[in-house]
Amino acid sequence: MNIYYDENMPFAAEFFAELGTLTAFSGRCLQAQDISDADVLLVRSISQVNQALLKDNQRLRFVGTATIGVDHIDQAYLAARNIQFSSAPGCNAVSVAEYVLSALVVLAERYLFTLADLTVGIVGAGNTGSRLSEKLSALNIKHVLCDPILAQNPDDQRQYVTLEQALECDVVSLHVPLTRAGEHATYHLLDAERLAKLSDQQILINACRGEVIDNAALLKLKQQGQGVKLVLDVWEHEPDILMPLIDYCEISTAHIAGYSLEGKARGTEILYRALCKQLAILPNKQLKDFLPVPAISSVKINSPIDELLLNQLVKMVYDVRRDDAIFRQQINTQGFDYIRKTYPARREFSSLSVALNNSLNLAMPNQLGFNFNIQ
Ligand SMILES: NC(=O)c1ccc[n+]([C@@H]2O[C@H](COP(=O)([O-])OP(=O)(O)OC[C@H]3O[C@@H](n4cnc5c(N)ncnc54)[C@H](O)[C@@H]3O)[C@@H](O)[C@H]2O)c1
Ligand SMILES: O=C(O)[C@H](O)[C@H](O)COP(=O)(O)O
Repeated sequence: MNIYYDENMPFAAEFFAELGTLTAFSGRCLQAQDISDADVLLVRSISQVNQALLKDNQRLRFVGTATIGVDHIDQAYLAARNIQFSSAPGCNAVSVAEYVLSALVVLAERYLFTLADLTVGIVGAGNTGSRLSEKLSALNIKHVLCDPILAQNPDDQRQYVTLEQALECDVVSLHVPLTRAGEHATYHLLDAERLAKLSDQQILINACRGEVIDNAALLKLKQQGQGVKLVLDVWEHEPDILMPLIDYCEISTAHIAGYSLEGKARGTEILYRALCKQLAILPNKQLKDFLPVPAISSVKINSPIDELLLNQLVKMVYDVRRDDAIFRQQINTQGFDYIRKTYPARREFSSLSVALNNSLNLAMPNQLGFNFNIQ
């Protein structure tokens, strides 16, 4: 069985070598002739999987994307050809939530505000939005959810607000899929009219898909003095992004919000399990056997935990300023994809054991994700 996989898929060889002959490819320039003899194709979001890519292949049985987003996959075409498909729902949701939290911690320090005074509007309350909601709850940060699709689900007991209400919050964080049609289409959800209503007291974070914000409209408004503070991880037309927008960002990164090692590798593991299921074999490998020991695995806290201390912990595991600096330094010389391909290993909060002094700390903010324990 010939298995072709994106070279930017951690532990692909460890998971898949037993199942077939492996060939790695570079995702952005993948072409039909490269995969004409593939039985299994494993991609990431930078490969468009459609009729044009698969036209020379008559034997493909399985396509997997090690990502949450599926806007690069023509699922109707795969179904019409009876090719099995799997994505990796939720694989890097924790990573995205930790990116947003790190950005908020950095901005709180930069502008001297207290996170607990903020209200965050989470637009899209699926996996990434929900993980963010849990972490904000752990920090007592007020937040509201906007998700008109989940709001219609009688089994979902959460309270929802309208988009216009979410856009009035101190922080607006976008967590929707890119959809171009239908009642709840998200393409240019934040158009010129909605963007114009945001004020310099607000923070707008986009770590979902660039096309959810009309980037040209945003740039025009910024050039006219629009003050909203921007955190952009995703951009329209990646990798050829609207470069002048970078200078207007508080934090700008190269679509790496979901790039924790755990997040990327969970995507590989989910596809391994899906392929095993398709082949009717029992999976015998798991991610925890491959993840390296983190550089810092434990710390001890000797004072009561407060916001400042938690902010310190967040930055210790992931400080988004590093990614912002790399982006600004390398985007002109190396380009967008290079920054992503050479992304250094970044671990999730759960990689850090935090020992607390029992006599000082009664409540542990477990939902934040650190591995708290009492000593
Ligand atoms: N920057 C990154 O590295 C990164 C990482 C992971 C995911 N993403 C992107 O984020 C998106 C969301 O991820 P997720 O795991 O939360 O997906 P998900 O499918 O679990 O949740 C998305 C939620 O958005 C809701 N939604 C859809 N249209 C909406 C609208 N018009 N208004 C409000 N809510 C709407 C859906 O009902 C759903 O609950 C992915 O589709 C992907 O494109 C980006
Ligand atoms: O949809 C996702 O899961 C994320 O956007 C993911 O991090 C994209 O990474 P890529 O596939 O482009 O490497």
